[in-house]
Amino acid sequence: MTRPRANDTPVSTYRVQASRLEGEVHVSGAKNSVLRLLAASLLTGEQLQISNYPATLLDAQIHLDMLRALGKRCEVSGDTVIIDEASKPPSELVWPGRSIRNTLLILGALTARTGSGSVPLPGGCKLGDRKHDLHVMLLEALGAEVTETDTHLQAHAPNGLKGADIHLPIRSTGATENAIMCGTLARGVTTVWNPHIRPEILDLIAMLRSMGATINVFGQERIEIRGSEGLFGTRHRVIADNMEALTWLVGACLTKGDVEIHGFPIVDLEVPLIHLKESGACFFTGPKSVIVRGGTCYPVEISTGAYPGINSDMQPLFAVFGAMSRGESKIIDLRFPGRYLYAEEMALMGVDTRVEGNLLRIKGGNQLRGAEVTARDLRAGIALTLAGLVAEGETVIRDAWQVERGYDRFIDKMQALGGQVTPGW
Ligand SMILES: CC(=O)N[C@H]1[C@@H](OP(=O)(O)OP(=O)(O)OC[C@H]2O[C@@H](n3ccc(=O)[nH]c3=O)[C@H](O)[C@@H]2O)O[C@H](CO)[C@@H](O)[C@@H]1O
Ligand SMILES: C=C(OP(=O)(O)O)C(=O)O
Repeated sequence: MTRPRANDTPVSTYRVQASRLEGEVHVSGAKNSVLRLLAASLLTGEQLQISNYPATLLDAQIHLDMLRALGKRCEVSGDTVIIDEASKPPSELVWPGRSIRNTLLILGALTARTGSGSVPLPGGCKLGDRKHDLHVMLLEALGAEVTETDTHLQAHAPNGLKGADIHLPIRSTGATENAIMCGTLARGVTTVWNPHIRPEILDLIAMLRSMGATINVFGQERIEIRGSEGLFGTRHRVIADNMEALTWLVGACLTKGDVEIHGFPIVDLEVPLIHLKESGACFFTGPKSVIVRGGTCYPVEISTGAYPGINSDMQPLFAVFGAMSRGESKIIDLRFPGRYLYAEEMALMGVDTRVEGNLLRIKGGNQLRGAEVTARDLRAGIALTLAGLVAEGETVIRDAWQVERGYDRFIDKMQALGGQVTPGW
């Protein structure tokens, strides 16, 4: 089946029927890695070849179109994208369409490369108060003047960026990535204190190093970047998407399925896997795959945080797991307090949910029933889709395009595993 392009009409609904997942699935390249790698392409005029590229992700397609708007040539062939440029990019990203979170990193890259940048305010999932003050702070620390309008964020550093100490008050993923990228072209040394060290950031560092950047990681303490005049082209393979891997694992467990997940990034998921195993998920780990043989869901009590803890993006998956468990599950999201919009939607499916401040309580164990629900964000959408697989009757998920922002070839993979999920436009 041909999936829609970013400029085509995105999928509007999924119709989900109860079904059991069975078979084999291959994990695609990681959304939250590849988006950062695409932004990093703006740091060089030379060619980048990115393999294991999740070509059907709506957010990756939007990102490529943003790069094209900045004068890059982007050719996708199978699971590889080749990015070239004919001339140095302009400073302004003119983009009338939906924005993505990554415009913050595009701003950093443009400012580092051209001395100024102008981008639409960041989009991405609405996760409550999602500030970008740390991105402004780090650009200012590196010598840029930053201004914000109702629609745009602009930075000017006519003499180029200058290395500095950047102290992050929280282990922000995006701010760590932006500081690293800016540091590669800043004069002198940039030190990022209190960085967030997680697999996607190590992937970005690996690619930047292969482009000639000098970056030293001192554990969770600091990252030092020695700036250079320019970076080279390179070839790089995107790491596996840990969210996708975990999604198939939870889906197989909920549906008492039997699924082999190939390319499972086991070492990146140690903590969530321990929680799931101790909560009844039945799976076996091999060198490169995980085999899930159903299991029985028991209540979970988790809080989210920085790596290696449970990523905020994962907690909606734990919530469906909790909904299937007899007893009370509790979730606290320390990264994005109150990221529980999906709970109201799950309630429509018969799940007993209650939000108390920053705590989500789920009383699970009742038979879920199909309902019309809305994917209020990406991970909310996937959680509702999995809930639909174990509900009685049909579940209709509105705004299903949210799922396709972040899951590569989702419907093809789901249907190949026997999941009865039908897209509608
Ligand atoms: C494209 C991508 O990789 N997105 C991921 C990235 O988002 P993103 O990089 O946006 O998330 P951050 O790690 O920066 O956010 C962590 C916390 O810091 C706060 N904050 C962040 C920036 C800022 O300038 N000021 C500020 O206060 C946020 O509101 C949040 O409470 O990491 C999050 C987890 O960490 C994940 O849920 C997102 O899927
Ligand atoms: C929150 C997410 O993404 P973004 O930062 O792109 O909104 C996510 O991947 O769950």
